[in-house]
Amino acid sequence: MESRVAPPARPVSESTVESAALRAEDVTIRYGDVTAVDRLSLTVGRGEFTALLGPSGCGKTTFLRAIAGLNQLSAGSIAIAGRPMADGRLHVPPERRPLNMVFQSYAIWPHLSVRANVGYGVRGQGIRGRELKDRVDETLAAVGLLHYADRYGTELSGGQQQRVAVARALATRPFLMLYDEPLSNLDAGLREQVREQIVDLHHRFDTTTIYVTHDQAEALSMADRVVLMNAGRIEQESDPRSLYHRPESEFAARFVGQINALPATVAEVGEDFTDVALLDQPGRTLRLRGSRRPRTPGAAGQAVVRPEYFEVTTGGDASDDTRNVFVGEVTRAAFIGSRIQCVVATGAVDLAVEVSGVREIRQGDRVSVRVDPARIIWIDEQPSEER
Ligand SMILES: Nc1ncnc2c1ncn2[C@@H]1O[C@H](COP(=O)(O)OP(=O)(O)OP(=O)(O)O)[C@@H](O)[C@H]1O
Repeated sequence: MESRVAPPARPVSESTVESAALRAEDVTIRYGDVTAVDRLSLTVGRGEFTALLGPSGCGKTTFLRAIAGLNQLSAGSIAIAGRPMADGRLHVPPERRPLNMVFQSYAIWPHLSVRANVGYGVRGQGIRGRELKDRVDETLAAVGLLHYADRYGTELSGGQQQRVAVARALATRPFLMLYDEPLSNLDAGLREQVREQIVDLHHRFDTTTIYVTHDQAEALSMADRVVLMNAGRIEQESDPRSLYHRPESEFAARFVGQINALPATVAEVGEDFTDVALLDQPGRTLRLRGSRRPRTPGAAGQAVVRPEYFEVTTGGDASDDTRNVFVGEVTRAAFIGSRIQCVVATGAVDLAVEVSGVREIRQGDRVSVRVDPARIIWIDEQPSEER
């Protein structure tokens, strides 16, 4: 990063009473028979970094493009900074919305210099001369490309081109920044670098950001809030930690991170605990604690345990095999540097277990794995017609 510069004035009047940056209500978008976005409602607060996360085809790009004005709504409404942008009758065109967008393809103009690329939209705002130069310099400095100002698009690497695309979008100081999988074409190292830069720019220019990705690490590491989408609807809307540690559905648990899902029924509800009986291991119960434990005897669901929730001790014989402790053999131990990803065969179930890479755990070891009752995630069985 180059020299730090003061953030500019906010582009949208502070006197606007509406506190939400974006308010989408019951948005539906259909393509023929396909309902890409299905009665989706979302409010994004000013200054928030929101990630729209979900599998391919879940409708995140379609929704983002509707916010930008590039897609028409079939039903519902969208307002930005309290101003209606789209509803049954209204459709404000993209160029009249207080936003800018960065796409997966860098889409910078190769025949123009970096400076001309970044200044393009600013000129469109009628800004010229010293102010234009200062704005472009300030934005290029923010993405660390000031000394590339006179190069042409073709003379830049992929990562640099994408940073120019980000600078070009930010140079107009949009109220709302939209990103559609902007890092997909970059290699892993660069992805991480540009990821950090985008978060930094979000704070520096005090924008509101909506960021589409199918990459959970990107969403969890960048966003204040993650909106997980599934089949055109919102599956869960949470801060990253809650989404990961407190998923509310099996879909959410599986999409974000790895899980062991153990089908069970509620056997006993105590004062501060619930015991559930595992269906695949007759006679074995798991104890759960915490506010989200189930409280209806007989209820069916899944006891979900993330691989790194297990505490692993080497050795262990059958007598250790008590409630919340499984004894088994390590049948796979994949050392990936910082972690070791193991499979522990416990007889009835194979558990995915992850330990720190400094541990001396190898294939063939006998281990006992224990899970803290407060860590176990309970997910009620969802009737299939619910969705
Ligand atoms: N222009 C279009 N015409 C017809 N169907 C479309 C069109 N654009 C998207 N769809 C369909 O709408 C659904 C949602 O697509 P969308 O691109 O929004 O998903 P996505 O979550 O962004 O996926 P990806 O990460 O693969 O881009 C999909 O079933 C897709 O096939």
